[in-house]
This record gives sequence, C-alpha cells and structure tokens, in this order.
Amino acid sequence: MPSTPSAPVLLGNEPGSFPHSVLAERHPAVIRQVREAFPYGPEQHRALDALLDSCTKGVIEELPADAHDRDRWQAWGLGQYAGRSWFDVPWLWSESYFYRRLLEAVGYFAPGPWQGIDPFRPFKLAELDSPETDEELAALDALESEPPPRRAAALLHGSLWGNRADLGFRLSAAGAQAARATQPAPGLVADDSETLWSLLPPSRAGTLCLVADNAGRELVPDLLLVAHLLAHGSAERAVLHVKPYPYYVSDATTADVVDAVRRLTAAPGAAAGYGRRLWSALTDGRLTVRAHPFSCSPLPYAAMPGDLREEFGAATLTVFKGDLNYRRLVGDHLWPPTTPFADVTDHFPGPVAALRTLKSDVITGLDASTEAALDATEGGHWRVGGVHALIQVRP
Ligand SMILES: O=P(O)(O)OC[C@@]1(O)O[C@H](CO)[C@@H](O)[C@@H]1O
Repeated sequence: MPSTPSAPVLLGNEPGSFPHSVLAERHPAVIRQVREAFPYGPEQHRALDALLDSCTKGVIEELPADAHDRDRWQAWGLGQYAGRSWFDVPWLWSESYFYRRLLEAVGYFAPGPWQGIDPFRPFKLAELDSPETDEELAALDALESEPPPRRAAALLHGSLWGNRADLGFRLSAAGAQAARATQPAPGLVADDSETLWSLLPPSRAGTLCLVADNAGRELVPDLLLVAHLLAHGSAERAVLHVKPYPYYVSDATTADVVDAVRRLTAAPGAAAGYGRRLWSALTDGRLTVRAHPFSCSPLPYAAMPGDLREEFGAATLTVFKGDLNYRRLVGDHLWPPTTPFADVTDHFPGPVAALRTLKSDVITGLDASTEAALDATEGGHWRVGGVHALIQVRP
C-alpha cells in the first residue's frame, strides 16, 4: 500500500473516546447481561467476577496451560500483550480477547454441562422471534411482483440496514439513541452499488462469499439476498462465513444460521419460499457455511492465513458485512476519511465489497465534501452513531 498514508492503530486508552467506552462500559454491561440470563453456578460467577476485575482494572492474562487454542492465541500476539492493561493494547485485540475469556468463564469450552452453550442465545432468539422480524418477512410478499433487479436492490438495502441489528451496540446509550434517531432511513455516505451489481451479472457463474456479521435481524436479510442471487444466476455457489464461537454478543454462528433458515421456512407467505430455497441450497452444496478460526481472530484481514486467502481469491466477489468486519478489512486505524478504499483493501486477494452501518471511528473512501458536510452537521457523531451506512467496492 505504498501510496496510503500511515494512520494510528486504535487503542482504548483515551478516556472519552468510543473505544475507551466500549472497554470501560460495554464490556462490564455484557458481563452483567450474561450473568443475569443464565442460572450459572458459583464457579462461573467467580470466573465472571475475576474477568470483570481483570478487564476493567487489571491486565491481560495468559490462557490456561491446557487451553485448546493457546498456540493459536500465542501466534495472534498473546505473548506480546500478556501483562499489559486491556486499555493499552490494540482495541481490536482487546475486544476479541474479552469475548474469548468470557466464553471460558461460563464454561463454553471445557468438557461439561455448559460446553457449547451460547451465553448470548436468549437475546438472539428474542430478536428472531420479535414482531419486527414478522413485519420484515411479511414485506417480502409485496416484493414478489417487482422485477428481479428491483427486488435485488431492495434485498441489498435490507441486508445493509440489517446491520443496525447489533445487540452489543444497543447495550450502549449512544447506540439506543441512534436507533431511535434513524427514522426515516438515513443516507449512504458512499454508494458503489452499481459496481457491485456489475460484478454480479445475472448470467455469471462463480462463487459469492459473504462474511456475515450479526445473527437474527441482520442474518435473515443476508440470507434472503443470498437466496435471491443464487436463484437468479448471479452466483452459482455461495459461501457464508460465520463465527466458530459466540462473539461480540450477536455475531452469527452456525447454530444461528440454522435458526434463521428454520424461522424462514416456518414463516407465512413468500418468506417460506426463500427458506425452502436456502434449505435445498444447503443440502445440495450450492450454499455452504464456513466457521474458520480466523473469523474470531483479533487481527486485521491483511494478516489472514493462506487457506482463507486462497478461498477469497477464487471468489467472484467477497462481501464483508458490518462494522467489525469493516475494521478488520481496512485495518483498525484512524485513517483520514478520504483515504481511498481501494488502497486500504489492496491486500485483499479478489474483488471485495463492504456493507456497513457506521458504528466506530474507522472510515475510508469518503469524498472531501461528504466528510465536511457530516462534520459540519453532526460533529464526530456520524462515525459511531449507527445512523449512516456505506456500500464500498474494490473490483
Ligand atoms: O460489527 P457490528 O455488529 O456491525 O458492530 C460491532 C460494534 O457494535 O462493536 C464494536 C465495538 O465493540 C464496533 O465495531 C461496533 O460498534
């Protein structure tokens, strides 16, 4: 990336900054929420107390000697960061490690009765079963009479704005306020959708990779978009990348994909048809689910391993959903907002797109006039408020 100016890596150690608020306020709230959602035993409560203490006042600790993924975390930088404050290491690293330690505290990894029990599942299911989801699915009926390109555009926007359905974000006051302030639908700060569609013509054979973000009300529209693209020949195959374990509260795992597809098949109207098509695409291999360990890595995608690089390199297009995936795609730096998206993604091995609502300080690819207008009307809040969105593509 020779022409890209360097920019500072985001850390969480500046009081008053968004990253600091996530470490100091959102993480304790996540611990509280999880503790209240399950009848955990004394050992788990003690482990949650210890994590709360460590992540707010203590230092990053090594994983237990017998942890199944100790070597992996060493390779991802644990040796370098152990002993340092959670606030002084790269913010992305600190957040990812928090979720890893939270799962350990509730017994998610250890053989025993709590192994594999997703501590965020009650919140994800509540959202999937909500009346809002019913309404969104009912809206599909009206789309049926639209010509396929208009339907595709509507489904793309459904998937994009579905990214507001992020349960971690709603844990912070700013997030809740932003969700209220978003009526009617706010504008896009960058829109490369024409380029995106040019990479997915109806006759094109090829593989679409979609790197999913949140379960529930984001994953459902993601799946609807994938079903449409498969049905209309824009992709011969699709690969849905999900998280291998629960992460950032509402990130989608394989279990969440199953819940979402079952929700669709059981719905009335057109939604059930989408569900049946997805079910058969999963069954015959046109749609596959991948849960690569790197999906929960604390590192940017520039550092992805060879197998993933090969896979993305062979895809017609890879779509990254959501704020965190955007941070990992472009690098978690405080870039000047006009830094070209093509420059910060030139490490990526194939055509790549980002669909994201803006919920953190990282931003690239803006016009100078757009940046100036946003700053003038909203101060810095537009970066983190979840009110704006972008569609960016590097062919
Ligand atoms: O990736 P998502 O679900 O769109 O958003 C993730 C998020 O809520 O969590 C991070 C802070 O904890 C930020 O990247 C962003 O605010």
